[in-house]
Amino acid sequence: MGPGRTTLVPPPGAASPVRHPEAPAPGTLLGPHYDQCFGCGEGQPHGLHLQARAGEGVSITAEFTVQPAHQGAPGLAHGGVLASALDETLGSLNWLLRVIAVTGRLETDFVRPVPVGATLHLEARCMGIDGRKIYASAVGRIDRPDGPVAVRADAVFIEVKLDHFTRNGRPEEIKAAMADPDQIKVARAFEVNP
Ligand SMILES: CCCCCCCCCCCCCC(=O)SCCNC(=O)CCNC(=O)[C@H](O)C(C)(C)COP(=O)(O)OP(=O)(O)OC[C@H]1O[C@@H](n2cnc3c(N)ncnc32)[C@H](O)[C@@H]1OP(=O)(O)O
Repeated sequence: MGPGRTTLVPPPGAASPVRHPEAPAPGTLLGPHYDQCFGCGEGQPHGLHLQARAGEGVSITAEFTVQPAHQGAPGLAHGGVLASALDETLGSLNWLLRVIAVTGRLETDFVRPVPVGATLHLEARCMGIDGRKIYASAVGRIDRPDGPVAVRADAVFIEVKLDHFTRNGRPEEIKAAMADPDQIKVARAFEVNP
């Protein structure tokens, strides 16, 4: 770890994550948080269309099938796409904690190549919380929930307020997202208070 880098392991004294009392029941499909999200949005033809479900405690399971548009090497998933799938799965933990947080650091191990047509079965878990820092880890396995491990990641997400998006995002997309008739999606994207 170089100077100024945050460790990816919760420090001693970090709090255990607490599942929000109104978090969706384990097994519930979460659905996209934003139609245009590259990770989960239905409006992105070449997106991952990743489908995430609430797990037990503060954990998520997710699936994504590698499409021809996701290739790096011929017939194989691009590493950045696999990192996106991990990022999206990890980011979905926020909905179980009911916080808004963005990825600060994401460290990925690429263990096995993932062919086009394979389905990546992902699992993410929150490991601890220290102030605004949310520590989480994820793993992705090929074709089965207990299939061979292809990717792993450790990450720190940083809790932010809604103004992170309104100050930094483009107004047209923010307005459109807020006007989404699917109020659950709007709540997932914009809920600030637990
Ligand atoms: C519009 C629709 C809304 C959608 C909502 C749903 C979103 C879902 C999206 C899903 C998509 C999937 C998800 C995505 O892809 S999210 C997209 C990718 N991520 C980003 O774009 C984030 C860009 N970075 C920033 O905006 C700022 O740097 C942030 C907000 C992260 C921190 O800037 P801020 O000024 O606020 O921070 P601070 O200086 O007060 O520090 C606070 C604490 O945090 C620690 N720290 C800081 N930075 C880092 C770091 N990089 N690594 C590790 N630790 C870091 C720092 O040491 C300090 O700790 P301590 O000293 O307290 O111990």
